[in-house]
Amino acid sequence: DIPFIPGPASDSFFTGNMHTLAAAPSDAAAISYTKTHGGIVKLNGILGVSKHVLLISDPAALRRLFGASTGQWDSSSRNLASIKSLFGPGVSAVEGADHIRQRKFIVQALTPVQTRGMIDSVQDASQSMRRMLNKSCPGTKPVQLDMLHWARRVALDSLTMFAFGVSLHAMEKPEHAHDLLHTFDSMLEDCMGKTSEMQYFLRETAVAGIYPSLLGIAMTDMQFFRSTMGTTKRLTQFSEWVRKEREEMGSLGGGSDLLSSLYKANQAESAKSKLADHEIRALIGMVLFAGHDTVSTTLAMFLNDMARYPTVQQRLREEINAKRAEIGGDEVKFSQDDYDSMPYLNAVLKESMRINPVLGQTFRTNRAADVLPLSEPILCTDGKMWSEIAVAGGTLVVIDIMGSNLREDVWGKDAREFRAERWLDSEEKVVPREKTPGMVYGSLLNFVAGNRTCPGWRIAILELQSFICDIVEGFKISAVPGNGEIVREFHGVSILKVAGKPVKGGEVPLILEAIPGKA
Ligand code: HEM
Repeated sequence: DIPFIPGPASDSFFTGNMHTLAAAPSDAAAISYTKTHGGIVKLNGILGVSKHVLLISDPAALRRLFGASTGQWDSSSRNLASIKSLFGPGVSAVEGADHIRQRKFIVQALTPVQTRGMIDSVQDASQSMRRMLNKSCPGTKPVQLDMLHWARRVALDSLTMFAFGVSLHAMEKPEHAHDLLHTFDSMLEDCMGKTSEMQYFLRETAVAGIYPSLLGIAMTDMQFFRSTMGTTKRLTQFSEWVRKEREEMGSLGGGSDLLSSLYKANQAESAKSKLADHEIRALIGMVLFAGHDTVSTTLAMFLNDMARYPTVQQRLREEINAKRAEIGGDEVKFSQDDYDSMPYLNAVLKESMRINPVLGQTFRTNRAADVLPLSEPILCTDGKMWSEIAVAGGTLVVIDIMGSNLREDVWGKDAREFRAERWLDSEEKVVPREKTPGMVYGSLLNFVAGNRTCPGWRIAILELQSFICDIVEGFKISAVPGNGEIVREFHGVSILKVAGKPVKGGEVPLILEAIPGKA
């Protein structure tokens, strides 16, 4: 039973260990709890919301949790409520039959075949970024740039094209996309994660419905209230703009983008399964959120890793140059198969994502009591060894993505080190299947698993492959001398900041130098 599971002492009467977990940079608290107590840790919850919370990275427990029948374990009610207040009833905000129905449309629109059809949109955005970076780095003069800012722009252009078939031109004309680019920065910071302990406590109790939520939040935290309202308004405007643009273009339903596929599939559905207009609007906002900062943060963190490990960067550049020569030079575009057949590119990408997951943790609750098996027995505080744990219905679980990606029994003694070579063997050899809870990409938990597995993982990897090839082929990347390391702050999605010099919205300053004849 949960009371006997080992875990840290409470840090606070009001927030137990939960504020520490949310506020510590780069998942430091979760890493330390897991290191001390193992793959299943009992945390103290928030007063009046949940007494105990489980932090889980044990592969057997996660396998059960992700593999359980649909609806047994699902997103926590806190997650569902806060996402709904921002985006409306889109796929991530609904559960049960509504979730299955909405998710089916997104999954159908992002199959391997559909994703391959989106490559032109991705590469156009990527090429445009390369041209703009080139303008910013004249000659071979090293220039300091905020690569998080550039990553956000390229991810926004790519996403709006492959998902909605409209271009925002955030790359060439950032002022056009200014509003959207800033919506998420402020929304993430003001509505999710890091804040003072008391505000965090009031927010969490309000979202849990302990007092009327928006009214309660408005009374305690004006910034949260304004930002939530502002985000919802801008996303609604964006969804309406997309629909109008596409209707004017006369192409809604006729393109290779996600919205067209979704629209076509919806027309063929029975009245009972169809998506209603307000659901499509919520889905547009949801996809915009889910597919933008996740990709840009992963890219910026990857580029930071390239600056930290110059020999890795150089070896990667040599592989890209060799592939370029093989396909016939600069005029030819890489295909999806070209990207997939660069072993070092994919090894470095997986290693960077393993060490720096953009979501270090996410939340689940069980709708009914369950028993979680453990991969190895643990000594509980009742003095007994237990190899499975009974979990009462309604228990809040923190899925420890970071902990899972760093487990020594899965990844080896050097699990905390950046070592891309580990991926150069076959994946099955690197991480035996039976040691993982059924992930979709490289045995990593970054896209989670089970009924809420990220449906956008294939297109996200294609985008990252394309953006990385364009930047690393054209520019040498190095760290800014004297700058602190980059830390991840948890705001639902991570925001990247320079340690000791945090700026709102985050930044990843790096030095870029154009490679003659390549940029
Ligand atoms: C590196 C990039 C990405 C990462 C790391 C990532 C990660 C995730 C994770 C962890 C979840 C599950 C969250 C949870 O249940 O707690 C998720 C859900 C989702 N993602 Fe992604 N994602 C990425 C890119 C994308 C892209 C490009 C798209 C859109 C094309 C997308 C669309 C979605 C949607 C719609 C959901 C909700 C699924 C559901 O609730 O059933 N994601 N993503």
